[in-house]
Amino acid sequence: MSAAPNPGTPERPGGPEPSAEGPLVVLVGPPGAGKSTVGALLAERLGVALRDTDTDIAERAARSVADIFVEHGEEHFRELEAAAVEDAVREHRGVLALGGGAVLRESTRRLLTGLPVVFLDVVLADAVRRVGLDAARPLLAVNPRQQWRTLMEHRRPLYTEVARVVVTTDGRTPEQVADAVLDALEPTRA
Ligand SMILES: Nc1ncnc2c1ncn2[C@@H]1O[C@H](COP(=O)(O)OP(=O)(O)OP(=O)(O)O)[C@@H](O)[C@H]1O
Ligand SMILES: O=C(O)C1=C[C@@H](O)[C@@H](O)[C@H](O)C1
Ligand SMILES: [Mg+2]
Repeated sequence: MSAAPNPGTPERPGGPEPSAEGPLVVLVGPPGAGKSTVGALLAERLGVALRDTDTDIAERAARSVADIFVEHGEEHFRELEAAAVEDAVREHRGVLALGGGAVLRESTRRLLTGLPVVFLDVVLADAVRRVGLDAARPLLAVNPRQQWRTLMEHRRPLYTEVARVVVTTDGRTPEQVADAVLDALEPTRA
């Protein structure tokens, strides 16, 4: 099984909520999991728009995510990110891809409770192959393998905590991952 209901998902009283409010799908996971790529495919399949909080932040700040990190530091970026996620969850009814570190904020994790959140999981080798030495990912700019491993040790429990389902992306094309996401969410839809 490559996709499984997440036993760690907090139960809402009365079970999962129908998605009349809030995004249809929220994608979380580490850099290289494919949130932006798979998010675009899911949006196409569902006939809805894709919103990506990294894009929202860059547009609002009129500079790239990497430049925000360099000019103002990670903490400032996390503030902008928390606000961007809050706005997107409130306003967006399509597919929502979050930045890799959005789950670090406790307030953001709380906001995601009860939403159809999918953790796109990936092993180190595939993630590093996908993101390489990409300068657009400031946290992976130096020693990406070690950085990614350390990030994931810290974040895996957080991704798991917020996720309704976990979908493995290793050895799958983005199209196959999109299929797996839809299959995994189907039984959880009210
Ligand atoms: N299942 C997959 N198989 C092979 N390559 C993939 C897969 N998913 C994504 N990729 C490739 O990996 C790279 C990273 O994907 P993407 O930007 O979607 O990741 P992300 O999760 O949004 O990362 P970030 O957290 O940095 O925004 C892209 O070049 C994309 O084409
Ligand atoms: O994993 C992370 O902390 C990040 C992932 C990207 O989506 C961007 O939000 C930024 O590069 C930070
Ligand atoms: Mg992305």
